[in-house]
Amino acid sequence: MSGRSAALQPPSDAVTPVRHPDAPAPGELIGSHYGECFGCGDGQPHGLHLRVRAGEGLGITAEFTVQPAHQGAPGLAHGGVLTTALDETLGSLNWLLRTVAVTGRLETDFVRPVPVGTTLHLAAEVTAVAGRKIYSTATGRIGGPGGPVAVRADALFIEVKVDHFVHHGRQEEIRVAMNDPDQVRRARAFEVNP
Ligand SMILES: CCCCCCCC/C=C\CCCCCCCC(=O)SCCNC(=O)CCNC(=O)[C@H](O)C(C)(C)COP(=O)(O)OP(=O)(O)OC[C@H]1O[C@@H](n2cnc3c(N)ncnc32)[C@H](O)[C@@H]1OP(=O)(O)O
Repeated sequence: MSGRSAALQPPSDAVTPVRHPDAPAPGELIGSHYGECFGCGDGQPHGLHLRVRAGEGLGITAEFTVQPAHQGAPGLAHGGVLTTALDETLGSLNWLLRTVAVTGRLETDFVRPVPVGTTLHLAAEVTAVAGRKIYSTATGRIGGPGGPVAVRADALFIEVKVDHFVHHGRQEEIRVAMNDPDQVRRARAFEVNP
């Protein structure tokens, strides 16, 4: 049983977006957007350490190996952790559009259990854009990039200004992020090149 709710069906005025001319090249590894990010940061010992690569067109691929810290049932990945891997992969699609966006809605189908030690091969693509709404879809396969689907998701991301993070984030982390020259450069790049 699977399917998308009406909120994840692009409206009739949605368009197929174009890859931004300054998007990372196909095959290029897309670095972490924030060192403390649970999905992609190196600073989180039990994080997913997801490695994301730009694909062709509006696609992206990623890998994540399930660690003992990610268990729900004995020896199996927690469903919420798998959803996090899908969320992070889908969030990385923003780099292809050069927009800043946050997850508004995320619907996951859990198709097969994923044992600890398994590498999840993720693939995601943007399917449509309507104003600030970005529609996307992702799969996670086991046994290789062409293996059986274990999880899949559809999502709606909403474009926001960088102010979103500055306004809502806890001040101490914002301050540290502001003092990271690379983060500031990145934030500025988003502001002048939305
Ligand atoms: C110095 C610091 C520098 C920092 C630099 C940072 C760069 C970072 C780069 C990249 C970061 C990416 C991080 C990746 C991590 C993975 C992704 C995540 O997990 S993100 C976290 C989880 N998500 C949230 O925390 C969102 C919480 N929600 C909100 O903040 C708001 O609800 C928000 C922004 C999503 C929408 O609020 P509104 O007031 O701006 O807009 P409204 O009018 O409500 O919605 C706009 C349209 O979207 C639809 N919409 C909104 N939410 C929807 C929903 N849940 N379902 C369906 N439609 C929804 C609405 O119906 C509306 O549609 P109509 O224009 O009227 O057609």
